[in-house]
Amino acid sequence: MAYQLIREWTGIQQFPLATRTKLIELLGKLKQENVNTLTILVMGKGGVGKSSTVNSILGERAVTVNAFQSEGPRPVMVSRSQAGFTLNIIDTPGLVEGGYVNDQAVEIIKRFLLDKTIDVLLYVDRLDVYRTDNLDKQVVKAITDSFGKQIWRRGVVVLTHGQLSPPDGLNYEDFFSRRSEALMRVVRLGAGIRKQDLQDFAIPVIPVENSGRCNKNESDEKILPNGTAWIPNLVKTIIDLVSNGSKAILVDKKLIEGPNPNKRGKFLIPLIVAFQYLVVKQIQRTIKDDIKKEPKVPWEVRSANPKF
Ligand SMILES: Nc1nc2c(ncn2[C@@H]2O[C@H](COP(=O)(O)OP(=O)(O)OP(=O)(O)O)[C@@H](O)[C@H]2O)c(=O)[nH]1
Repeated sequence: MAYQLIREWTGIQQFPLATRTKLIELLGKLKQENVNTLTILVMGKGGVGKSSTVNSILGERAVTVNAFQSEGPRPVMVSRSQAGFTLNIIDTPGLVEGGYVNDQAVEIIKRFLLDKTIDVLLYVDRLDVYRTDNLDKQVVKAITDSFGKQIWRRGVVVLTHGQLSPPDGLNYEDFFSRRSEALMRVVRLGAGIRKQDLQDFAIPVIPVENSGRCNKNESDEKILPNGTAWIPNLVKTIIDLVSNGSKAILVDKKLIEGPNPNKRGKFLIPLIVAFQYLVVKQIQRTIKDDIKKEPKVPWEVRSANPKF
């Protein structure tokens, strides 16, 4: 693994006092629970605002932002420390190329993550998109196949361009819930989350606005149309997830080279089916034998012999 330079988190000083105070308080909560490092993996399609979100969280231009989808970049891990706490954020290239999931990009990301522990996954998409399609499902599936379904217990769906004005006279909250419900349906399908597991996989959906023109409140904090100061809101959501009792994901060799983590044990299925078949056959045989051994009642003897 390449040596990662951990720099002092100076970007935190760029936030207005209100935001900074909330962030320091939230990080303090983690330190109280003896958590001194947080590693956040940022994934999604190309051009949705992954790098911009990384920069917004850090309060500095740590990674490059491209107006057009960048070609073939590598994952980057940015590490910042603040009062003994280390924040690692891993920005990754977009997972889609030419309308398909780019398997090569997925492989590069997996190799990059080898021996790292992922505390939280930020799955980034845009709020101002009105449709979901099969490709969204395929992207979620690629992430799930790579790191296992459990990564979604540590997942946040982040929707950029959060400052949009909804069309058709819809109010902001209604528009937001429609978009997030549509996207969550696709995420559940791609991640293979069943109805009965919904409680374990309560994935939060958080709007963000990375634009420099983001509105601000009287404390100079960046806010969304509903008045939420989104940076502390996102960080709080991340920290709540870390404390939800689920496990962080260690990306070891077995995970990235072994069978699809969601299909482990599936090779047993034919054996189980064969076993069930034999058991059923044996039961049927025993029943038939029992019937044969059973003494016949007179009406059965009569119908078997027409003379009676
Ligand atoms: N208005 C607005 N623009 C955004 C927002 N987030 C990102 N952008 C713009 O969207 C474009 C793409 O942003 P990036 O952060 O490079 O997106 P990415 O997902 O990292 O892109 P790739 O690295 O190519 O996969 C840039 O022009 C950003 O300025 C947002 O919340 N609001």
